[in-house]
Formats: sequence, structure tokens, C-alpha cells
Amino acid sequence: MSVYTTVTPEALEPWLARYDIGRLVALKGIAAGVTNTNYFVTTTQGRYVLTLFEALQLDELPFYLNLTHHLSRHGVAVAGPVADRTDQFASMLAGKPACLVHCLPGTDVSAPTPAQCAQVGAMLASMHIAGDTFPMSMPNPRGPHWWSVTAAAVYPFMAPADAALLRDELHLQNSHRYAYLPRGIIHADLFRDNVLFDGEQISGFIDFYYACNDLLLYDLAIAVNDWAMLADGDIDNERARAFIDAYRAVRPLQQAEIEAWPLMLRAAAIRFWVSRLYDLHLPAAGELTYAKDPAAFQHVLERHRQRTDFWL
Ligand SMILES: Nc1ncnc2c1ncn2[C@@H]1O[C@H](COP(=O)(O)OP(=O)(O)OP(=O)(O)O)[C@@H](O)[C@H]1O
Ligand SMILES: N[C@@H](CCO)C(=O)O
Repeated sequence: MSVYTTVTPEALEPWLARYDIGRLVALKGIAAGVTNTNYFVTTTQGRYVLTLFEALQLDELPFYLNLTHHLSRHGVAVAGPVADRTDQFASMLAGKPACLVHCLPGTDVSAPTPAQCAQVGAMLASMHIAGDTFPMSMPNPRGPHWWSVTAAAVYPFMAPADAALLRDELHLQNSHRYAYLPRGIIHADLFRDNVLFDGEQISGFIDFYYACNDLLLYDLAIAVNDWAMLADGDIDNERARAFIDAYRAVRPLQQAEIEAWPLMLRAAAIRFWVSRLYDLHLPAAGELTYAKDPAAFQHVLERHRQRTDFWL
């Protein structure tokens, strides 16, 4: 369920009058999504997605909305925001910060082909390059410090062997900081449910609300861990290779990145193992999220620890 805040056509029409996008024709709640309320909005001029932010505040939105605007201006396939007559991308609606973005065609894919992985890899590299000229910045709210603090909160809920594995891995990761690797704007959550495909053609990246400044290689590792993950948590070599090769064809990796890659894949697995453990064991009262399976990323981590072939 993802319509937490109800918007009626009567409430939307005066708000839509802020924009030059025609009159309201249809309004339909979107079932998918977890964090925010989303509606499809059809006007006499086009189709849009209305998002009402359930957690972010109005003054936190410019980074994310200016970023998607910037990326779309640079030819990256993203859902760009629509500006109102006062040149704002967001304003209050039904008591929540709200924005309109262009509606992308297509749907997300649950079992991507190597060809689809390659398209996402190439687009991610283009996004990293385009991010170079984006003037705003955002620290990563879910970086290594967050992993350690959050892990400490979930150890009591874990089987001793699993907690020992997490401690051991965090200890190793904390002794590597990679300050010398290329940094920039990263999506930080480019899972398959955050990319839409129109048939075989990539339509765009969505959901930039974890985007921040961090290591570009870390973003690649986050995406590869999900796009190449099989149902049993193992990694499909063909998909991983297709993703990485297409990425490198657009943004070649530096030698230092190639050397850091095995540990970066493990860092990316840690990030989502820990967040899923936290959501499972310590859901905040009233938090609008449901827990995904943490074991999938524990399994990914275990496989990376044993792996000798990293597709580079
Ligand atoms: N620009 C867009 N064009 C077409 N469909 C979109 C667009 N943005 C979102 N959607 C649809 O809305 C659904 C929910 O969006 P999204 O995943 O961003 O939800 P959320 O609740 O904001 O984020 P999350 O699921 O990460 O918590 C998507 O799965 C997709 O079907
Ligand atoms: N993509 C995340 C959820 C949103 O951050 C996960 O699968 O755990």
C-alpha cells in the first residue's frame, strides 16, 4: 500500500493551477512503493507522477529535485521534475511536501536479462559522469558510520555466528576507507524496482531519495549486487559481467578501483544486510516500511567472501 495521504481531484485542482500543464483529467493512486504516497496524474497536456513526501521535509527536497532535473538535462534517463509558475519544483499539498515528475513509460523488471543489465550499467556510468557538474552535495546518511551504529543495535537479535560474521566484516571494512577513489553523485539504491523499462528499452531511473555524494564504485557495487542476484541470493555471472562491461565502456575504471572492487562488493552487501536487519528487528513505531529479507544480503556477502572471480 502506498497511498498514505489521500488527495481528491477537488484538492488537487487548485494546487495544479500553480503549473502550466493543463487541466486535470484523471487521478489514480499507485499501489507500488513503500515510503511515499504516489499518484498518476493525467492532465489535458500529459501524464505525470505526483509524489507526497511522508518523511522528507520541504526544505530537504531541493537537492533531490534539482539533481534529477540536472541529470535529465544531461541526457540521463530519469523522471525529471516539473517546475511551477514560480519556478519551484515542490510545495505543500494536503499537508505534505509534494512534487510532480514526468511519467516514464513501462514498468520495473523482476528478472532482468543480461541485455537489460547492460543498459542499466551504461546509464549508471552516464549518471556518474553527469553528476560531476552538479553543484549541490549531500553526505551519505547510510555510510560506514551508520552501518556500525546500526549493527550494534541489531547484534542482540542475531544468531551468534551471524553476528560474528557481521562484526568481522565491519572490522575489515573499517580498516579500509578508500579516500583515493573517485567520488561523486551516487544513486545509492539502484535496485531493479528503481528502474523502469519500456519493453527492452530503458525508460528511466526513479527514486533518488538516497542519492548523495560517495564513491562511484560503491554505487556500481550496490547495483550489481541487486541486478545480478538470483532468487537464491547467489550472483548470476552473465548478468554481472554484462552490467560491469557496459558501465566500463562509458566510464572506464581506474586501477585503484579495480583493486578495491572485491571489498566494495562486500561493503555494498553490508549496507543492505544491516538496513534490512534493522527494519526487521527494530521497526520504528509508525514507520511506513515493511521489512525485506536480510538473509539475501548475508548470502551475497558470504559468496563474495569466497569468490575469486569478480568479473573484472
Ligand atoms: N516517474 C515515474 N513514471 C512512471 N511510474 C513511476 C514514476 N515514479 C514512480 N512510478 C511508479 O510508482 C511506483 C512507486 O514509486 P517509488 O518506488 O518511487 O515509491 P516510493 O514509496 O516513493 O519509494 P520506495 O519504494 O523506495 O520507498 C514505482 O514502482 C512505479 O511503478
Ligand atoms: N532497496 C532497499 C530498500 C530501499 O532502500 C532494499 O532492498 O533493502
